[in-house]
Formats: sequence, structure tokens, C-alpha cells
Amino acid sequence: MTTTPEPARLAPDQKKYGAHDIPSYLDPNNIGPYEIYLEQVERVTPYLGKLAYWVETLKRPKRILVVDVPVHLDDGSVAHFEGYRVQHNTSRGPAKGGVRYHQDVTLSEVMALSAWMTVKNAAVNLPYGGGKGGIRLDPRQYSQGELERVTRRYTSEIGLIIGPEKDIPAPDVNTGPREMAWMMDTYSMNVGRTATGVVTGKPVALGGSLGRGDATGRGVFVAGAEAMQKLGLPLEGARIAVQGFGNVGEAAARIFHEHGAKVVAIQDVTGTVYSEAGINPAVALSHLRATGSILGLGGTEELTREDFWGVPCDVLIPAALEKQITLANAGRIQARLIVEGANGPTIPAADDLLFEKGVTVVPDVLANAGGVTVSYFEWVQDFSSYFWTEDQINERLDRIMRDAFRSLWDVKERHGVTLRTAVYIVACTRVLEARALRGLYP
Ligand SMILES: NC(=O)C1=CN([C@@H]2O[C@H](COP(=O)(O)OP(=O)(O)OC[C@H]3O[C@@H](n4cnc5c(N)ncnc54)[C@H](OP(=O)(O)O)[C@@H]3O)[C@@H](O)[C@H]2O)C=CC1
Ligand SMILES: O=C(O)CCC(=O)C(=O)O
Repeated sequence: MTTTPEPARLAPDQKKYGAHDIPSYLDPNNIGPYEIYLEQVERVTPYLGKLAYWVETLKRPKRILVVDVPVHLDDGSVAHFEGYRVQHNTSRGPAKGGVRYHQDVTLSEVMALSAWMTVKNAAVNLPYGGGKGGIRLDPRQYSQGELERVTRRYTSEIGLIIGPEKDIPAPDVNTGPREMAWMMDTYSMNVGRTATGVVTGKPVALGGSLGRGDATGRGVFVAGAEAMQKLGLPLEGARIAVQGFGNVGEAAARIFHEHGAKVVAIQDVTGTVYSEAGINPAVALSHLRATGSILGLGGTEELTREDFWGVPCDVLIPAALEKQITLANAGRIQARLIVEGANGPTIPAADDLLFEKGVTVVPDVLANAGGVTVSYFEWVQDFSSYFWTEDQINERLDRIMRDAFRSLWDVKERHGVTLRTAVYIVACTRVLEARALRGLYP
């Protein structure tokens, strides 16, 4: 018996794409990071009511600074790196967001990352706008001394626009407490006083916050566990696949493991490992530290990069870079739930395909908001010079993530849209309300 296929199930905020019906010159996989963000704004606009009058505000970064970063290398030569700091929006408070070191950093990428910070900070109701920075360099190619000189020169160059009340950088890919200490010290030297509040993610000994190291992964766990509850997916024994085993991916994998889930696959730059029986993330981390690679981990088999996407799992956590889930692999994904630890890992066309497949996506602007939430705690602690216990921090983080997840899920249900559009509805409304109330003229 033949049956007529059901029409594709699309939410009102979605467009229909399929790899087969798109001319190659319109290949949605080629979309740039800022175009992805603009597409997401396009989708939310019909839900903004009268505030749609102000929507152009969301499409244009407020301020972009491109800097040349010249440094002496260890061999005596001078190298020039291109650096960026983008303040996408400051309607709700100072710009806030990390600094990325990577060989593929572009202005479009930093613009998108800064815009996602605007949405993320508003989504969890932090009193911040959105900012992001980056330097195009592969940190693996440089010594610690060279990286320190790059960081200090970059900090001085962007010193024009950063500051505890203006724009507060933090860690992102390939940066961490070490770089934040250098940034804090350089900024402090330049302004003639110790300004701990200029960056977050610092070492605890320099005004950093307990709990910031694990905060993003912990938030991914809390948002993921909430989503699993909604979907009726038990945490105990749930199979987790993680792409990226750095600050976010490692912590998320470890915390899921501690709560009874089973990490079955890990992918990083060096390759992919899989174990049906489960991988202990602590053992994987020791192996990575000892050998420099996730490959060769005892009890695992090696998979190709592409096969990572097809592993049997319940929850997939992309925690590496943008544009990892595309039309080339979304069809292979077996997970029922994707929790976006990374920023921008899913292109809009793949988002739609996943929706058609019945896969729930907890979007980056909610799922990975735990990091900036504890950064906010750090900033508040630095201002008051009064520091909280790790338990207090974790309890407050968990509560903010849980409450945000539950109220945003309700918005999704009410409008019948994806969770991503629901988050954008709430966040963009908050940003544009602030814009409208502030008005335009000095
Ligand atoms: N740090 C934070 O607090 C926050 C980070 N994020 C986002 O999370 C993501 C990861 O950041 P973070 O964990 O800090 O960065 P890290 O530099 O700590 O780790 C990045 C990880 O991704 C891996 N990776 C890089 N490229 C690829 C690739 N092409 N395929 C597979 N794995 C890859 C790296 O592998 P290798 O080590 O081998 O290079 C590493 O394991 C980014 O999108 C970032 O913007 C979001 C919110 C906050
Ligand atoms: O902690 C912060 O301020 C920002 C972290 C970040 O860059 C992000 O959430 O993408």
C-alpha cells in the first residue's frame, strides 16, 4: 500500500530547506556567522509587536574596533596580528563577552559572537549588552612569552573602549585565566590603579570567582537536564556525545557523567573516540594531558570525523566552534536532544531539518549562558570586594539557569515556535524595550 507523505512539520518561524532543492550557489551551508545571526533576527521579528520598529538596532553592531597587534617574536622578528573588539549592543548595560584566539577568527565571526552575547545576556536577564573580541592567530604556534606580548599589546590597543563599566572581556576559545590575568594587569598599568573588574574569568587569587572554570559546562548540564525532563529522557544511563573537550565540553561531559549519564563519544581537533560502554571524562582528560590527543584512549575505538555525527546517542553537545551542524550531517544525527555548548554550532537550515526530525535543540544563547552568569557574579564580587563561597555561586547559577529554562520553554509552548526563537522573543524584547525607553538623542 502506498501512502501520501505527510507535509513537513514546520513551526511558523521556520523555512523549508532541503539539500536537494537548493541550487548550489545558494548553498545554505556556506552561510557566514553574521548572516546566521541576521537570519535568527529575521525569524523573531514577527513576534516583536510594536518593538519591531526598533529591530534595525539588533542588526547593526554599535561599535567595531579593528586593531593591529605588532609584537616581537622570540627569534627577534616582528609579527603583526589582526585583533577585534566588537560591542554589538549596550542598551541594557556595559558590553560583555569573551576573547577568542584562533587562526580562523574573522570580523564577521566576532560580530556574530558579540550579537549572540547581546541575546544571551538578555535571555538570562543579566544587566549587560553584548561584546566579543578575538585575535587571528594559532596559539599553538607561539611560546608563552609571545602570547603574553600579544595579549598585552592587544589589551592596550582595545583599552580605548574596554573598562569595568564599559566593556568587560572574558575567556573564550583558547583563552583562560592566564590571559585574563595579563589583560587585567595591562589595563591596570595603563589606568594607574588595580582594576580587577575589567575582565572576568581571572585566577581566583586576582579577584576571580570560584566556580567560573566549570560554569559554562555546569550551565549546559542544568539546561540539558531540564530539557531531558521535559522530553521524558532519563538522565541515568543517557548516552552523551560531546564535540570539543576544552573548557565547556570537558566540564559538561564530566558533570553529566557524575549524574549517571554515559559519555559515549568525544571529538576534538585531533579526532574522535567512541565507546558503547562509556568513557570516564576524568580518564579522558588525563590521557589528553599526557599524550596531547584524545586518540588512543583505552577502551575506545577511533571514528572518522564525519561518523561522530551518526553515533547512537540521546544527547549531543556541540562544544567546539560555529557551523558544525549543517545539512551535510544533520540528517545523520540520532540524538533526541542537542544542547549547544558552543556558540553558533547549528546553521539555520540544519535547525529546520532537526525540527522536522523531532530533535529538540537547546540553543547556545540559553544553554551556554552559565559562563557569563558566573562572570557577572565575579564582576559583582570585584565591585564589592566581598567573595562568595563556591556553594553559593553554584546554587545561584543553577537557579538562574533553571528558572530561565522553564520560563523560556513556556514561551516556546505558548507561541508554538522552536526554543531558539522563544529565547530570541524574550531577549530581543528586553533589548528593544531598553532601546525604546532610552530614546535616540543626547
Ligand atoms: N569558555 C567559556 O566560558 C564559554 C565558551 N563558549 C563557547 O564554547 C565553545 C568552546 O569554547 P571553550 O571550551 O571555551 O574553548 P576551548 O579552547 O577550551 O576548547 C575548544 C575545544 O574544541 C575543540 N575543537 C576546536 N576545533 C574543533 C573542530 N573543528 N572539531 C572538533 N573539535 C574542535 C578543541 O580541540 P583542541 O583542544 O584539540 O584544539 C577543544 O577541545 C566556543 O564556541 C565558545 O565560544 C560559550 C560560552 C562560554
Ligand atoms: O563570561 C563572559 O563574559 C562571556 C563568555 C562568552 O564569551 C560566551 O558566553 O560566549
